[in-house]
Amino acid sequence: MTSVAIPGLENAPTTHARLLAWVQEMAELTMPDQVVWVDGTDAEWERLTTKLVDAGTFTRLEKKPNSFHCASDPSDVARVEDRTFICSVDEADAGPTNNWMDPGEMKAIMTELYRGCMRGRTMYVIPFCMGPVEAENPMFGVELTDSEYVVVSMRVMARIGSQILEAMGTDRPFVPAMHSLGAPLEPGQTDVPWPCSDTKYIVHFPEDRAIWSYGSGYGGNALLGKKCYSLRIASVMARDEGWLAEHMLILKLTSPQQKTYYVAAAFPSACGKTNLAMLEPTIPGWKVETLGDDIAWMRFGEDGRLYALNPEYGLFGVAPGTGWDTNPNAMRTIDQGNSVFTNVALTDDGDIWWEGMTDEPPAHLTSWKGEDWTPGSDEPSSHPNSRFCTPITQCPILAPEYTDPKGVPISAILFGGRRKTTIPLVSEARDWNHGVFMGATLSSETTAAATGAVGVVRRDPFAMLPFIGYNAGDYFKHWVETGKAHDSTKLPRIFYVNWFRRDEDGGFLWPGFGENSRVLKWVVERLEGTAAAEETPVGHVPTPDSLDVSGLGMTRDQVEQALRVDRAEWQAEVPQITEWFEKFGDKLPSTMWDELEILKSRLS
Ligand SMILES: Nc1nc2c(ncn2[C@@H]2O[C@H](COP(=O)(O)OP(=O)(O)OP(=O)(O)O)[C@@H](O)[C@H]2O)c(=O)[nH]1
Ligand SMILES: O=C([O-])CC(=O)C(=O)O
Ligand SMILES: [Mn+2]
Repeated sequence: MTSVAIPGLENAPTTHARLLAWVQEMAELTMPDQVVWVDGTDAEWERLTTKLVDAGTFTRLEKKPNSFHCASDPSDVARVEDRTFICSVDEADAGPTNNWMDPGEMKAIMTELYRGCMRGRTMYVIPFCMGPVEAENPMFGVELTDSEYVVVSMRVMARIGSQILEAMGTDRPFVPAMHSLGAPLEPGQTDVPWPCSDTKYIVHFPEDRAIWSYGSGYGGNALLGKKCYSLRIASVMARDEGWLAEHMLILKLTSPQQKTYYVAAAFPSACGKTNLAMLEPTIPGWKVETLGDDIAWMRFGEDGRLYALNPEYGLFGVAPGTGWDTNPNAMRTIDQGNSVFTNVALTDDGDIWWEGMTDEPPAHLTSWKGEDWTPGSDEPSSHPNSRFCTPITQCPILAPEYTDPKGVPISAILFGGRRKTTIPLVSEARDWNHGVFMGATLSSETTAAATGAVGVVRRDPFAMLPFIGYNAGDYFKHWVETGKAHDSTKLPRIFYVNWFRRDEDGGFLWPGFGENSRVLKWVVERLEGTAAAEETPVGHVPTPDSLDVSGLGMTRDQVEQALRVDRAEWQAEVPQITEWFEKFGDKLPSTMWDELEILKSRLS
């Protein structure tokens, strides 16, 4: 074998044989100018952010310490679901909701794309760990990337660097996560601020537990510890090992009686997880603390309860709509600095702004596209999927349990979506299987978090449609089996919420944000057996009197509209659910058909 002399390949700071062999193989394929082992230090952050400022990728903010504005290429602003693949050996294992290609065929295509793709650039080796490195089985990964933006963002979003590499020892298993922007530089060619490629592939090899990403620098496509590892690959591990990897926030709720409850909630992308996780209750005596805003790994403890852990280290949150009125704790988190803001607007005095941050927009801004912007401009100043990337440890209401590798015992799971009609503000499942049915039939309007049309209602099962790394029918079965295998009295209770129902004039029926604490209160009172509910065809819905709306200024009619279960609307859902379930053929657990029959008979 001929070995090419690429600086940085020699004298690697590890003797991990499998890692060394893989780095060498990928460096020889992609031909970077050098290989750099990421150590995760402040000095390295300083060096990389300075390089990004010099390259015109970052603008250092005057008004926030150690923070940066970044504008992506306008074509590279969101997850690309149509370019995301699950390359299982058997096509049936990818199922009807994923794109599939034969792994050998995909590797052949991507090997040609990767060949020489890092010319003129640096290959960074980022050792990372999802969840605490003190865990019994630390969940290691190593990302190779030619993007400084990715290195800097990964340092915020995951535990990375020398300590992780050290903990990997000489032979600990890790998920190899290969990433390239797909934009090699010829000698003398000047770089652009946001290199990327028109050809994009976000690929998962579930049997190999490996990730190959090409062509995009955007968060969910490029920060491979997040969606690719912690959801798509981890969901496969979870299926095989009897746990759950979910697109869920985790919060701690303390009642006025000082009782504590842990709640997990799955809402699709850009449907309110970050906001609920950091909620400031409007009702007296209640307290919320944050554990996670996007991903929950859940395993059963010896006591038979389901424990949830947030594998991430940062927040990659939707910027627009985040303001002092709606999410003050997110504002306090980013105000401490150490953050990267992508595709938001820049103020004239060196700060960032986006729609919804303040009531009054500044008189002049530089838009995310780098154009002059005034309140009279036709387009928003910030991309609807612009994001803040900020350390979770800066969150002023971070729960101390965040660092506990054991996780926290979950009492309630909420499913939710963005629906203008049909879905009531809150309902409670009759039992676990009914809750699984709620998850499996969850529907939501599409958002700007993924490329494609916005506002189209689609099924987004468990808010995991783009993230289930295997056959979704098998995934539903895994949820059903999970319920069967454990003591039903200790399982979390399941609820379905919708903050986004509209009135006839198109306005939100429910004020949302901090007022969602009223729904959390009802959930807790259901757990404690004190809140009344009406049994409806879709589950237990609060009686108007059992939901605390004191001081809200809503009329009784408005509250009833928010809670209403309309038979005609639900009858219209039935054929959609039937069509959805038929996609899965034999893979759909029969209990899901049973639940649909129950719904139908209760509706008639
Ligand atoms: N009307 C209304 N809007 C909300 C509410 N909660 C969140 N939003 C808005 O919904 C958008 C997305 O909210 P996030 O909390 O960032 O969504 P997320 O689920 O964390 O999204 P991802 O990071 O994409 O997974 C933001 O613009 C919020 O302002 C609510 O209760 N009511
Ligand atoms: O993946 C991303 O880039 C952001 C995110 O949380 C989502 O889309 O659900
Ligand atoms: Mn998400």
